[in-house]
Amino acid sequence: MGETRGVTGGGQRRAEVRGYALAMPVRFRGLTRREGLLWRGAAGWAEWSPFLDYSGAELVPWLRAADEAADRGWPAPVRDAVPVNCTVPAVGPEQAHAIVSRAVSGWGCRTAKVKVAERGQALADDLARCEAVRDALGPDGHLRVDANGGWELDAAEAAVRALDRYGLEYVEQPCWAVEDLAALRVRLARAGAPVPVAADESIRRADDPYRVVALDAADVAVLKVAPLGGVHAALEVAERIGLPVVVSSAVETSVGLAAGVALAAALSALPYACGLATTSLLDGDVVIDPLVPADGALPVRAVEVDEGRLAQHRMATADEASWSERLARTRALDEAAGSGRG
Ligand SMILES: O=C(O)CCC(=O)C1=CC=C[C@@H](O)[C@@H]1C(=O)O
Ligand SMILES: [Mg+2]
Repeated sequence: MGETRGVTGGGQRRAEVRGYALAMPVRFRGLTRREGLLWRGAAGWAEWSPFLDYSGAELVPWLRAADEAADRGWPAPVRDAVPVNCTVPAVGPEQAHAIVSRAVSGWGCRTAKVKVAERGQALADDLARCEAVRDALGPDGHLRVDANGGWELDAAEAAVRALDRYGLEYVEQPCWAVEDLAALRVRLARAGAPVPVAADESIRRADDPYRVVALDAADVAVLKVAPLGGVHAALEVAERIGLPVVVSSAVETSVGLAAGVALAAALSALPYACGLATTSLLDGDVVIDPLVPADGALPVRAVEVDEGRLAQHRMATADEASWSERLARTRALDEAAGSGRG
C-alpha cells in the first residue's frame, strides 16, 4: 500500500482520514467537482468538506460539525422523515423541466428551488427557467428561487416581482447586504407583492446571524449544519432566531447530508421542505445506501461508508495530502480557540 494516510483527532482519538472526489455533471455554485474528507468515530461517520473559497477561521465550524458527527452524535429526532425540495441549477428551461419532472415523478417532491441571478445570465434566463419549473411542478407545487446575493436592491425588486408571476414560495438571499434584504421586504410589501425573503448567506457567513432579525430583514432562516458548527449549534440558532427555518445542504455526500437530515429531524417545527436532495448533483456517492428521497422526503437514519464506493471515488493522493494539511491547520486553530475558550 505505502500510501500515507492522514489521521485526525487530538488525544486518544486518531481516526483514519480518507478523501473523496466526485464529479458534478451540472455546474452548481461554480463547482464541477465536490471533494472532502471522511472519517469514522464512535458516534458515526463524519464529512469535512468546506468549499475551497472558505479559509482560516471559517473552516473551524465545519470541523466542529464533523467532530460532532464522529464523536458526539446528534440530538434525538422528533420525526422519522423530513420533506425535501429538488434543486435546479442555472440550466436552460428544457433541462430544468426534466430535473423537476424527474424529482416529482421519481422522488415525490412537491417543491423546487431554482438558482437565479447566475453570473453572466439575464433575468430572461431566470424567467424561462422558472416558467419551465412551474410547468413541471403543476399549479400546486412550491417554487422558490435562490439568488445567492446576486442582485442589487433595484434589480432584486424588479426580478422578484417579475418572477412572482410563477408564484414564489420565497426568494432566498436576493441581495448580499442585510440592509438591502430589509429594504426589499419593505418595497415588496408596499408594492403589494410581499414575497417572503429567506436569509442564507446573511446567516451562515455572518459574524452575527441574528442581525437579520434585528433589522427585520427576513421571513425565513436557511440553516446549513457545517458552516454553523454542527447540529447542536444550528439548533441553538434555530431556537434563538425566532423565524421559520429551512435546512439546506452544502452539497455533501450522504455522509454530510445525514447531519442535515438530523438537524431537520430535531427541529420542533418544519414548515418548509428542506434543501437536502442534493446527492443528485453529484456523480455518485460514498455510502452503502445513499440518501435519495421517496414520497418527497428523506428518512432519518444513519449511513455507512461503502469501502468499494469510496475506493472508486478516492481523492488523488496528492490532493488528499493537501486536504489533510488543511485539516491539520484547522484543527490547530480550533484547539487554540478552545484553549482560549478555556
Ligand atoms: O437548498 C437547496 O436546495 C440545495 C443546497 C443549495 O442550494 C446550496 C448549497 C450550497 C451552497 C449554495 O450554492 C446553495 C445555497 O445557497 O443554498
Ligand atoms: Mg442559498
